[in-house]
Amino acid sequence: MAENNKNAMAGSAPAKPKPAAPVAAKPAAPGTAKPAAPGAAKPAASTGGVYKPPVERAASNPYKDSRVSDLGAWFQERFYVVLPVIDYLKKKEVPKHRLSFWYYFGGLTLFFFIIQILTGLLLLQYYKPTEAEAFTSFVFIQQEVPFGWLLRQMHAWSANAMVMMAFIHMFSTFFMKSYRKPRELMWVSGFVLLVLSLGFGFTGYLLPWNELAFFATQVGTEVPKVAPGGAFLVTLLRGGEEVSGETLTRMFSLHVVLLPGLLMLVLSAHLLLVQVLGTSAPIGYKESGMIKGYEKFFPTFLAKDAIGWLIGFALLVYLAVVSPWEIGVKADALASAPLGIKPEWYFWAQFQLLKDFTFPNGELVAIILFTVGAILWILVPFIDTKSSKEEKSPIFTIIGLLVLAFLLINTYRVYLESAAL
Ligand code: HEM
Ligand code: HEM
Repeated sequence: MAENNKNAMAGSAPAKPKPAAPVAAKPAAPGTAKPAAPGAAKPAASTGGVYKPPVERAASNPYKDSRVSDLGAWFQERFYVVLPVIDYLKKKEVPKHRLSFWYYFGGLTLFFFIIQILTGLLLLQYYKPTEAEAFTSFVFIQQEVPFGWLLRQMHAWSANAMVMMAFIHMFSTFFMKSYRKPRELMWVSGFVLLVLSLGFGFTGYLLPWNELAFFATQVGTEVPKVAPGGAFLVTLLRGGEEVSGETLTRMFSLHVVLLPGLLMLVLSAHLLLVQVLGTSAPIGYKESGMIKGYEKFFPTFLAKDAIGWLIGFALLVYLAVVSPWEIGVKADALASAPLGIKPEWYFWAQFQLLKDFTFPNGELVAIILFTVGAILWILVPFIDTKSSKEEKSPIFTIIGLLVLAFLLINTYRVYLESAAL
């Protein structure tokens, strides 16, 4: 546990405790905990209706004499149980080596997600998720609401940034083999986070209810149809046979209720694991002296993280101003689909594969290939047993390179095709 955390067991011992002394025997420092009321340690039966455990409690808050503000003392008195956890976090350390740069991408993904929550909640104040009003409210946000254009542009750019950072983070942890024992669940939970982020992108795309979004969603939701049972999934997603106002309602509720809830739940587990297990170092680095030391997560690493976040924020504002996403025209189910309909860039690789497999049942084969590929990818920490024994596993590096090459080449092909239109 916490192999790179020099104070791995720090969590079990509070940092600044005074020697534990029975509360009643020692007068409390001014402004801190009051002495326990007489009779506090009496067994349950003697206290009128209030349950008291039949065992003597450990002697109270060991932090009560630490120097904090009155407000701090007030919270300490009530939450002293979690203080060892805070101490543990304070002792968390991040190894320094030539690949340390890649440790910033998880934090950057998190930062763009926070931007999404903040801008998304503000957009919600004006956005109306109905077929009749969605596009009008979307244009209203862009043109009438003070700084509404900035919020919408930042939300749209940050969505792309978040997905991009999640991909970089995934491949960097893959090539550093950070998924190896004991971090298997970090990889699995991370992959679920990526899928949920893609779900956010897919459901958000329809919300402006413009022509491009409408037809792209029609194409996107059509895909599962070729798989057995897929037609049911399509109806479920669309809320009927075709993309309609019902689909908008579904995408909206997924986008602002279900997906945020799920993502935050899985993210909590992911971040808890980061804190509990500490940050990994690439295989063999420690043994060959390539670790140039450790830096404290709090405040040193976090401060550097914050520099990345500030740069990210500046970039979002810059892109929102110089390269705004278009508003488009209102969706019309009866209009013919415009040329070159394609999904968001993060679905291009799959999209191209579907287009390449033109032989009979080709689409089904493509879907099966992708599903099997994704299952194997999520199971990598359990398949790559060599790296879990701290041995190099070059075969997995090669597999990672092939997967990356496939994604990049296919994405580039779709880009070339759309640039030629
Ligand atoms: C709790 C968090 C979120 C809320 C409350 C929220 C809310 C919204 C709302 C109200 C819209 C419609 C307004 C508009 O189109 O500008 C929207 C659009 C969108 N959202 Fe979110 N969102 C959240 C998180 C995310 C995340 C995490 C992503 C992506 C990873 C995302 C991607 C998008 C996209 C791509 C659009 C369409 C943008 C456009 O073309 O304008 N959202 N979101
Ligand atoms: C919403 C998406 C995600 C967020 C917000 C997130 C956040 C983080 C953060 C803050 C860290 C610690 C700092 C770092 O090492 O970068 C981390 C570590 C990690 N993440 Fe993620 N992550 C996400 C997605 C993913 C994905 C897609 C994967 C892989 C499939 C993944 C796998 C890991 C692993 C293995 C670590 C441990 C790294 C180490 O100890 O060296 N995460 N994540």
